[in-house]
Amino acid sequence: MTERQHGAQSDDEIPTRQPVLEMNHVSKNYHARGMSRRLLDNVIHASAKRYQGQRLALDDVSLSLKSGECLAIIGESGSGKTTATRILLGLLAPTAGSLRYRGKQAPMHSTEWKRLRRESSMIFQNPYSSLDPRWTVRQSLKEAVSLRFGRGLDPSSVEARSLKILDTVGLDGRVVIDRYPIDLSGGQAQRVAIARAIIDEPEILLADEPMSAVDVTARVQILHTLQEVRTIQGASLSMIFVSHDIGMVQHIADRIVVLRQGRVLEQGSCAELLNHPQHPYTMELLKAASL
Ligand SMILES: Nc1ncnc2c1ncn2[C@@H]1O[C@H](COP(=O)(O)OP(=O)(O)OP(=O)(O)O)[C@@H](O)[C@H]1O
Repeated sequence: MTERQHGAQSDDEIPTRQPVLEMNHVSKNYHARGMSRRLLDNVIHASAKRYQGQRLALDDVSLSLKSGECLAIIGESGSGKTTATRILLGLLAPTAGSLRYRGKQAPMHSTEWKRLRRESSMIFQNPYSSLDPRWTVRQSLKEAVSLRFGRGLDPSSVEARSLKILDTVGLDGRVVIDRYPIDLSGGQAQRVAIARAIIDEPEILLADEPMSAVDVTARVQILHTLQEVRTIQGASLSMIFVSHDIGMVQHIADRIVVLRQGRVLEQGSCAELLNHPQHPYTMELLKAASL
């Protein structure tokens, strides 16, 4: 596990990078709507994590994504990974705490928040739910290009861009470009979803359990695809990789944050966490690792 993984960067390099996205003392209670401020404060500051039977999905979480790095967020089901990532990309408002993008506060609907929304893309667990079943691969990619660069682009340059991006994710464009999602294997569909997510050159790419809905062979292909995307885009792309599997993330992450029951148990460079885990829960995750 000490061997450096393809795609990951050196421990010396990452600490000097600027944070591009930060979450400071964030808590999230899904049932907070309608509570009085006093009751809400009781929830946020309670040492016990339950209030009237409700659990805080996130409890005072602080973490940052540095420019050009891949940050993995790992934890078991229900640990708060999806909640954390939805808040990080501005899709969900925190109950308490704040989000900063490129050094500026980014509350929902602010200028910085709009910039974050524009400059970030997501890949989800199930590629078939992120691709419109009525559209061919060509239409899906064209739509993504149009959203970013407007509809006035020359069709031949959209086509050339689509074929190039399909090549980047390891697909032969001439074979798949006229197919509908139903005509693609799970691994191919996920690679098309990755192509769609990166074709508009996002600054931040969030991959939420991108391998969990595909078979083992396709998992390896998707991992290689994401490593390749990182290599090609270099420091211009910062990535958040969500997984319950520390074995998988070691092949792509520079740093790892371990979440459990809505709290950060430990975080550090990939090498530190894999070789010197401090928390018994991280040790358990390592024992259960798949790769
Ligand atoms: N919309 C919601 N309303 C109420 N509770 C929610 C909602 N979404 C998540 N939760 C709760 O918040 C906690 C954290 O959920 P979250 O989905 O963030 O965890 P996760 O680590 O992503 O889990 P999984 O790996 O299963 O997707 C869980 O207890 C979950 O039941």
